[in-house]
Amino acid sequence: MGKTSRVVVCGMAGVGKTAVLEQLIYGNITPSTELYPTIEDIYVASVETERGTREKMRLYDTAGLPPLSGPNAGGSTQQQQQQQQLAKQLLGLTEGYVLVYDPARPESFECLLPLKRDIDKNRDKKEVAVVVLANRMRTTANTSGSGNSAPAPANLTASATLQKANNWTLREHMKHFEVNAMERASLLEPFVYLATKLSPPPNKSTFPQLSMVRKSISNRPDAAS
Ligand SMILES: Nc1nc2c(ncn2[C@@H]2O[C@H](COP(=O)(O)OP(=O)(O)OP(=O)(O)O)[C@@H](O)[C@H]2O)c(=O)[nH]1
Repeated sequence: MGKTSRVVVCGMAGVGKTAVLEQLIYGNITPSTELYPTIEDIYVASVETERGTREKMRLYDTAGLPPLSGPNAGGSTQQQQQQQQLAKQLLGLTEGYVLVYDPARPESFECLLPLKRDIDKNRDKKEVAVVVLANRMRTTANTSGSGNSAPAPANLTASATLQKANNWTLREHMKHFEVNAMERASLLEPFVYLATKLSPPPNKSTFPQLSMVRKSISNRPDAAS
């Protein structure tokens, strides 16, 4: 196992970033687990890739971003913009990103758009791996409660947001996963995918093999016998 990849986990406050990481690494989160807002935490994990190798990741759990606008958005526009930007030193050093949103809260998806632009602006031509996680925190019953089988408004909102996110991730060439932080199994696929992207197979050398070079030299007519 070689280098350790740095991965930043980000998204709006309260979308389940810490729950995702704690569940993935320790498997100790239940719906009654109370988590407190993160300032910054670092987790180290060794994740198996699709090729069966292991990739060591340093996962940075970041403070939640405020919503872009709306009645619950706190602070001035300038302050919001500053908060929307990830710390520049993290952006420059990072090889991977996990962007988390809750499809039932469309504003948490909108938050990811400027974040991705920031990532692109700061990646300095370096390849970065980005995965987007839709963590559906609340599952609403599939009926409006009026006896018919019409989807509840919250489900319609979540479906519309998921559709938007699908289109966006396709356009931006990112992988989009629907997960549930309460179900550890749902978290494995995105992190195995990320680990695989972060450890591409070693390139085949363009130099001829040493044994082939030796052979061609000894085959030359002027080669010493
Ligand atoms: N039922 C349910 N609750 C969840 C889920 N994900 C997170 N929670 C709960 O929602 C609350 C907030 O989750 P966090 O993981 O702290 O969210 P966060 O995005 O890290 O929040 P910040 O640190 O404030 O940015 C916690 O009490 C979690 O237990 C989920 O998928 N389902």
